Amino acid sequence: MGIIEFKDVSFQYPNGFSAVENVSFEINEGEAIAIIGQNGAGKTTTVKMINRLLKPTHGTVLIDGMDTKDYTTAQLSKIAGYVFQNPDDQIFHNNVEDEIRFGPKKQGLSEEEIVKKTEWAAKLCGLSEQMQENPYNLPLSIRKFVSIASVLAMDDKILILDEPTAGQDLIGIKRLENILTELKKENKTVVTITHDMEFAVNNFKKIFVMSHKNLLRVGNAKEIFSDDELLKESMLKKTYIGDLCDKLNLNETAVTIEEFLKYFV
Ligand SMILES: Nc1ncnc2c1ncn2[C@@H]1O[C@H](COP(=O)(O)OP(=O)(O)OP(=O)(O)O)[C@@H](O)[C@H]1O
Repeated sequence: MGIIEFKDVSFQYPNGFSAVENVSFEINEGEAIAIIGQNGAGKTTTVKMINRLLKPTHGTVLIDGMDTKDYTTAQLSKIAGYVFQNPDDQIFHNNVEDEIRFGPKKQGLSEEEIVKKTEWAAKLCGLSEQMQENPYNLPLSIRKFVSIASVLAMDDKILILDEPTAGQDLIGIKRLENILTELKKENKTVVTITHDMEFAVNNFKKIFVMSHKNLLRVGNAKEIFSDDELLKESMLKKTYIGDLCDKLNLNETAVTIEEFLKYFV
C-alpha cells in the first residue's frame, strides 16, 4: 500500500470548472516525485487534495492508510505538510523564528524539541542568520525558504512543494537540492510540482506528467524526456541536453550531461 493513494479522483471548482478528472496513482513511502505539466494541467489542484486543502468531488484519497474524507486538513497536515506556491499565502508571523516555530509548537512538542526542529529547518533553508527578520522585509525567493522551513520543522512524513524553484537563483536551487537529499536520508516522501525540467531530471527518479486534467504518464527522466510524442501531447519542452542531442542528430536522447558525454568516449 502506498503512503499516498489516489483512486479515480476528480475535482470540480465551485464555479463548475472541472480541473482534475479520474486520476489514480500510488506513491510509496520514501519516494520523491516531480509533477510536471503545462499551466492549467491540474497539478496544484491534485496536490491540494493530498491533505484536503481541496476536497475531491469524486473518488478516494488515502494518506498513510487514512481515508482523507474522515479527517480535517489540520489533522492531515500532521502527516502531509504543504508548501504553497506563493509564500505570502502561508506566512503570518512577523519574524522568521516565530514562523518556523509555529508548527512544532502547535504539535505540542517540548521547548527543547521545538528549538531543535526550528534550528534544523532554519539551517537547511539558509535562514539561521535571519531569524529575527520580518519575513516581509526579505526577498520573495528567501520568503519561499521561510515557508519551506516552517513546514520542514513539522517533520511530517510527506512534504508537498508547489513550484519551489520559481524565482530561485543557482544558490536557491542548490539549497533545494540539498533539502531533497536530507529528506531522502530520512525516508520522507516528497511531491514537488516544478516547471524546471532540469530540476526534475536531476533530482527525481520518478516523474508524473499531467496534461489536460489527467495523469498522462509516470516514468523516469529518460522515459519521459526521450518520448517526443509525449512531450508534444503534454506541451512540455525538452531539456537542454535533449535539444542538443536533436541538433546533433543523435539517435538517442540523453537526459544528463554524464549520459551525453558517453556518446563521445
Ligand atoms: N478557484 C478556482 N476556480 C475555478 N477554476 C480554477 C480555480 N483555481 C484553478 N482553476 C482552474 O483549474 C485549472 C487547473 O489549475 P491548477 O492550478 O491545478 O493547474 P496547474 O497545473 O497547477 O497550473 P500552473 O502550472 O499554472 O500552476 C486551471 O484551468 C485553472 O484556471
